[in-house]
Amino acid sequence: MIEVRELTKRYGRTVAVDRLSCTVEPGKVTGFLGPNGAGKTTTMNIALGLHRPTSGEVLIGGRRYGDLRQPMRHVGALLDAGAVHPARSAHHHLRWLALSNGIGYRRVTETLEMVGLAGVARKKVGGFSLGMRQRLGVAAALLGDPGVLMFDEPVNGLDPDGIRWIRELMRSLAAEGRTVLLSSHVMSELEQTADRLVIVGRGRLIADTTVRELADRFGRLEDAYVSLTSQAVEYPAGREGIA
Ligand SMILES: Nc1ncnc2c1ncn2[C@@H]1O[C@H](COP(=O)(O)OP(=O)(O)OP(=O)(O)O)[C@@H](O)[C@H]1O
Repeated sequence: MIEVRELTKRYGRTVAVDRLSCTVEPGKVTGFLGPNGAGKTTTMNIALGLHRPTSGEVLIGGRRYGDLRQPMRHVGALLDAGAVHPARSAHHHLRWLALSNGIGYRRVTETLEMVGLAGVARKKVGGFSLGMRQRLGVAAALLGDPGVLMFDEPVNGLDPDGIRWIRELMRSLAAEGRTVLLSSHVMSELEQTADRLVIVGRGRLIADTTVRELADRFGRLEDAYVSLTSQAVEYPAGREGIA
């Protein structure tokens, strides 16, 4: 479970996250949805101990990230799939991560097979396509067999096969009882995958609901999303000076 409690993050005068509270439950895919700049990445970065909150907290399985012993066994994340040394092989990258986190060698082979990279495991990551890098990022997230997974815009740049693969993976991870948080700024990416939706705008909670509830209330989900977030878009269409 992920618990976000009264979370606020300011960068200078920018309020990236504004007293956000929500609970992300196990056994479900929860979509974390909001326009650009809504505070999704910031919230995830704080959950993963990469940024410090101004106030409030995020708990993973009841503990702050900094208090987790062997964090990769509790939480895995795909944030920036490009952040891998290009001269390293996929296998080398994962083995290094495993070693530094007390994870056994067998799990490296296992995760490479799970994400379909076993055949290119010894090739340099520099030659990987975006889809292959995403798969490697997912393998790294799964390495510690964690109960909580966070994926920041995981389908960005993927082809239809890759998109289907990642959707099915999310669903199967949730079916195994894991907590799966999946961020996106596009409703259509989430409507087939997510059970619950946490919708944010300008750092604030706009809705904490289910896909079904939203569909019942608004009909088309995309309409629901546009209507709910219309006040929270940084650069609304038609504003002067913006094409
Ligand atoms: N390191 C930083 N320094 C200053 N401002 C930041 C920093 N990180 C984020 N921000 C600002 O905080 C706000 C929230 O950004 P964040 O990246 O969390 O939003 P997001 O919902 O993930 O958006 P996107 O969908 O575009 O990734 C934005 O206004 C952004 O410009």
